[in-house]
Amino acid sequence: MKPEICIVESPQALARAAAHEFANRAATAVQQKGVFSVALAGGHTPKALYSLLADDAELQQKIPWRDSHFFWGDERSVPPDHPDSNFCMAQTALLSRVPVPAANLHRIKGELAPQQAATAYEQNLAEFFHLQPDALPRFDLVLLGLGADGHTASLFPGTRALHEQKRMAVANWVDKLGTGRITLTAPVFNNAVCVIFLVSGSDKARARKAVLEGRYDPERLPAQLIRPRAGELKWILDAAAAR
Ligand SMILES: O=C(O)[C@H](O)[C@@H](O)[C@H](O)[C@H](O)COP(=O)(O)O
Repeated sequence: MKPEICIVESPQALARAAAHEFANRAATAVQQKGVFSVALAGGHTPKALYSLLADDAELQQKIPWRDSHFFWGDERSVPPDHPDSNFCMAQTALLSRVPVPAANLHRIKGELAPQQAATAYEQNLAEFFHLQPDALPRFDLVLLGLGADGHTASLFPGTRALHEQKRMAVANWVDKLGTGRITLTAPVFNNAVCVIFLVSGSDKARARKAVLEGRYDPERLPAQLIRPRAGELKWILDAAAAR
């Protein structure tokens, strides 16, 4: 399925467009099945969305917080109160400012050894989604950012996690950063109802163009792995990233 590309003028307009998508999908999922599940991304661009959701009273009214369950697409190998933590970022920007029950926050336990954190997260996913062995969770919404090197979540170029086809979450050593990460795998992202990339800034224009228009080379451009089998794929870009 070809991705839907939405180009807006500015990072602020990107956050607003993403916030409306988020609110509509959350409300629809809860109306249809009583629950909404979302995997959050780290990074500045997703953070602008979270801050807007926390600041905009009208949007907040639309979102059924009590029936919304928050997961993360990836996490750094740090405790939840560490400034590098994706959980900490979302908690500070949004989740501590809206009436979402603590039990609905399914963080990756970055304080554990990466492999342990990945296994614990898989257990959480299996419980929440009532998964049979070898089944995959189907998120209502996955938010993803794009790195200037073509990475997404913690699926970095040339790393082992790119080839994972069975596990839901894995530890992933990232040589270029000299650090371990924990990440959901491509099969999980590709099992989602809807995946939305949020990409802003001129520093992302090259990677965006290579991922969307270049030769298929996921080892070098991991974001190309993300093609939902039975779901929507949407890219929301600001003008700078779309250039
Ligand atoms: O853990 C992370 O860092 C994110 O999951 C990562 O994949 C991020 O989404 C991109 O690097 C884009 O980040 P920016 O929007 O800050 O450029």
